[in-house]
Amino acid sequence: MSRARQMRRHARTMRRNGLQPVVLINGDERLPDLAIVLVGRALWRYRSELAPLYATSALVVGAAVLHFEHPGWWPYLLGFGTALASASAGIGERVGLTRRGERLYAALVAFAAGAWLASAVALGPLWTPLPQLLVCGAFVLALPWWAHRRRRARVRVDRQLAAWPDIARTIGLPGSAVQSAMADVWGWRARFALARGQTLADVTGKVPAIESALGTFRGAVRVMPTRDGKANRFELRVLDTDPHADAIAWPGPSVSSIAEPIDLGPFEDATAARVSFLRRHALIGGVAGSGKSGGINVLMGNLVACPDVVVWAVDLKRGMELQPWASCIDRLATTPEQARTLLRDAVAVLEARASALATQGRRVWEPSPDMPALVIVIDEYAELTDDAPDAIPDTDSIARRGRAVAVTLIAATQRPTQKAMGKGAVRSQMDVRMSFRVRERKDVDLILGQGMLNAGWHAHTLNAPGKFLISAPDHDVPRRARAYLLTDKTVTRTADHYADHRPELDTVSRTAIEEAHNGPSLDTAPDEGQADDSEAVLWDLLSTAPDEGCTVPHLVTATGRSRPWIYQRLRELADAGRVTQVSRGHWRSVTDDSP
Ligand SMILES: Nc1ncnc2c1ncn2[C@@H]1O[C@H](COP(=O)(O)OP(=O)(O)OP(=O)(O)O)[C@@H](O)[C@H]1O
Repeated sequence: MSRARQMRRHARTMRRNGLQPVVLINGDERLPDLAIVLVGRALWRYRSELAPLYATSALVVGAAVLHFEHPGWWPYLLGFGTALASASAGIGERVGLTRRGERLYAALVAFAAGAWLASAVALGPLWTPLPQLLVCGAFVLALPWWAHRRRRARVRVDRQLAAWPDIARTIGLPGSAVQSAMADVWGWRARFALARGQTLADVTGKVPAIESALGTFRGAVRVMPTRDGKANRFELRVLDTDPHADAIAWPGPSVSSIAEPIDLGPFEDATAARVSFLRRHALIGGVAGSGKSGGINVLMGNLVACPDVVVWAVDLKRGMELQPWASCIDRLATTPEQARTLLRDAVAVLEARASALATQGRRVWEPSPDMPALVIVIDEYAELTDDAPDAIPDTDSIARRGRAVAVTLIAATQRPTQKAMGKGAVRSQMDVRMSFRVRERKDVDLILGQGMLNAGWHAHTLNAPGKFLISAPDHDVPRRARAYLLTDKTVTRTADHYADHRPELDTVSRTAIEEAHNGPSLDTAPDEGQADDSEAVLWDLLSTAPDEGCTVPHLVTATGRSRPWIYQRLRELADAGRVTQVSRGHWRSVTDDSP
C-alpha cells in the first residue's frame, strides 16, 4: 500500500473516531510534491470561486498567443464575442440561464471578454490601459458571480455529494452512489442508486445518521422512493433552511389555465402544495389573523392569470379584501343587494350552460378563453348568510350543480358552522378544504370534515399566520404548508398587469344574465341594438378624449358595459389602428373620424 493511501486511511480512521486529521510531513516525503498536491487540490476544490481568475488568465494567454500568431483575427473575435452576447441574452434559457438577470450578466461578460480579447490581439495584451482594464473589469464582473445564490448552492451540493462515498461507508450504506442532483431555493435533492441488497427501508432507518453526517439541522433530510418505483433507488431531499421559518414571497402565478393545479405555497419539505380548482368548490377556514385573506390573494393572483377564468366576487366587508383586485374581477358585489343579484345571475348562467351542453350532447363545460369557467369568490361567507339569507338557496344550487358547467365557489369564513353556512348543502359540497389555524380542536372537523381531528389533522397546532392544512382529492394526508405572501404592492402590480387580458363571459352566459334581468328575448341577437349604442358612445368618448386619453373606469361608467367588453373593443380598435393607449389605462382615438 502506498504511503499516500496509508495516510488517507489513517485520516479516515481518525475522522471515524471523531478526531481531526492533520497532515503529517516526515523526512521521507518531499515537501514540494506535497505542496503541489495540496495547492492542486485547493485549485480544483475552489474552482467555482476561482472561475473569474481562470477565465482572466485564459484571456491573457489567448491574447498573447494570438497577438504574435494571428494579430489580424481581432475582427472575428469581436464578432464572435458580440454574437455570443446576443445568443446569451436571446436564447440563454436553453442552456439553463432561466432568469433575465443571469442572461444579461452572461451577455455582458461575453461582450466584455470579446471586446478585450479583440483589442489585446490587435494591440498586444500589455498595451496601456488594457492590463488595468482587465484587472478592474474582471474584479467588477466577478462580484455578481461570487454573490450568486444559485451558484453558491450548487457548489455546496457538489461538495456534499463528493463526500457521499465516505458518508455512505460511515453510516453503513457502502456502495450507494449519487446518480443526479439538483439545487433549489430551499436546499437540494439527489437521486441515489443502492448497492445490491440495500433497500429504501435501510436508508429511512439511517436518516438521523445522514443528517448528522451532512451537518444539517434535525428534520432537514427526507428519503423518498424514486418516481420509477425501482427498489434499488431512492431520492434524498436535504433542506438548508426551514421553508416555513419566514414569510414566503409569492413567486408569481404558477398557472396559465384553470385546468392546471395552483401552487399555494410550500409544504414543510419544500415541495409545492399544488391543488386543482377545476370543477371543485373550495372552503377556506381559520381564526381571524390566521391568513385566510392571504390565501385568497394567492388564489386570486393565479386565477387572474388564467385567460379561461372569469372571476366574480362577493365581499360584504365593503370590498376591503377584494377591492384591490377589482380591475380583474368581472363583477364585485359589496352590498347584500349586489350579492343577491350576482348569485341569482350565477344560477342563471349555470342553468343556461347546462341546457347548452344538453343540446350539444356534451357532459361537461371545458373552459377556454371563449368559454371561460366562472369562479365566484366569497370572502367571509357568514356575512352573506347574515345579510342576504335569501341568497343562500342560490349558493346551494351552485354548490350542487355548478361543477359540470364550470361554475364554482370559493368561500372563506372563520368558523363554517351550519348556521354560518346557512344550513344548506354548501359545506358538504366543498371538495377542497383549506384550514388555517383554528382556536378549538373541534373546529378542525368543522372546516376539514367529520373525523379529521382524530385522523391527525391538527389545524389547532399551526403556529404562524399563513400555515395551513389542505384536504382535497389529491391531498389526503395531513401535511403543513405555508401560503405565499403577497404584499399590497404585489397585488396592485399583478392586478394592473392582468387587467387588460381578462376574458369576457361567453355568449350563452351573457344572454342568460340579460334574460334574467329583462325577461326572455324574442330577438335571436338580443344585445345587438344595445351593443351598437354602446359602441357609438365608446367611439364618441374616444374621439373627443383629451390628449391624455380616457380612463377605462370612465368608459365602463359611460357605456354601462363590463370592463372585459370595453377591453375587447379597445383591443379590436387598436388592432385596426384606430385607437391608441396613451399611457397605462388611458385611451383615445388615433383619428377623429366617426366609425
Ligand atoms: N402566508 C403568510 N405568511 C406570513 N404572514 C402572513 C401570511 N398570511 C398572513 N400573514 C400575516 O398575518 C396577518 C393576518 O393575515 P390575514 O389578514 O390574511 O388573516 P385573516 O385570517 O384573513 O384575518 P381576518 O379574518 O381578520 O381577515 C397579515 O397581516 C400578515 O402579516
